[in-house]
Amino acid sequence: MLEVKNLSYSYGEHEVLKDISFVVNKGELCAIFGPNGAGKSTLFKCIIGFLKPNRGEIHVNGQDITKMPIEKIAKLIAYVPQEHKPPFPYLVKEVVLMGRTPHLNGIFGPKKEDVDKAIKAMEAIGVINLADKPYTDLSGGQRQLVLLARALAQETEVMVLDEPTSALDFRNQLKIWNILKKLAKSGMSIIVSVHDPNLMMWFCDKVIVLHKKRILAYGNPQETLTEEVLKSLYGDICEIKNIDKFKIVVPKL
Ligand SMILES: Nc1ncnc2c1ncn2[C@@H]1O[C@H](COP(=O)(O)OP(=O)(O)OP(=O)(O)O)[C@@H](O)[C@H]1O
Repeated sequence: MLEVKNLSYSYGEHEVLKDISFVVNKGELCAIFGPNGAGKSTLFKCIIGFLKPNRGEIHVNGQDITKMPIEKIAKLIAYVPQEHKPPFPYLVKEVVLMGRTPHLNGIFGPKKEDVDKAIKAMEAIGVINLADKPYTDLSGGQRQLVLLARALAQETEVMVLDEPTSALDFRNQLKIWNILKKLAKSGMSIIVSVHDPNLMMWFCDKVIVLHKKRILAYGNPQETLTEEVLKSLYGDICEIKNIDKFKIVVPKL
């Protein structure tokens, strides 16, 4: 379980997050939703220990991780960044194996068990056919899939993903959202930033709407993402329709 309590963060004088509190339970796929610049990536960087919050606490299974060294946090939380350009042409299988780094023992390097876990993760995400290719030769969408396999190989209880499907074609988007849903159901706590309100409403169990430094709305996506909330975020540009069991956000034309 991931719990954020009264978190605030400023870049120098520029306050970006103020008094943010929420819980992502085991088994939940939780979205962070908010306009460009709302502070989603900043919140994620605080959660994974890249940035130290000015105030507040972050707990994983009741343990405060705010003062934990980043190597220890990496055993608890896997992070899939928005984009990642490595300086060397590592092979895809090497990039995925890096997900095992927090579990390795000193100088001995990866064991067969670690290699097997990396292979399993590549198979689950459907990138095993790319295993021997240089990561730097992949398309943006293929790189996103590889980073997801790397996070899966990390075997953490919490996964944090920054717009993981932004570069993917529609089939791969649905595939990844279904995988994330399945991973959450298997007992993980997953928090994911997303700009598409429809994907968010179709797949997520919970949403945190960030706006003007604070949480504007929080809860079940179907009930939380109202036309009023959308209007506060974007102005009067869209409305919500019901089609079968789905709610769909459509533009006002
Ligand atoms: N390193 C930094 N130094 C100073 N200000 C920053 C830094 N990184 C981000 N900011 C500012 O913090 C605010 C939040 O940025 P952040 O990247 O967290 O937003 P976001 O919600 O992830 O945006 P997007 O949807 O565009 O990815 C923005 O105003 C941004 O300009």
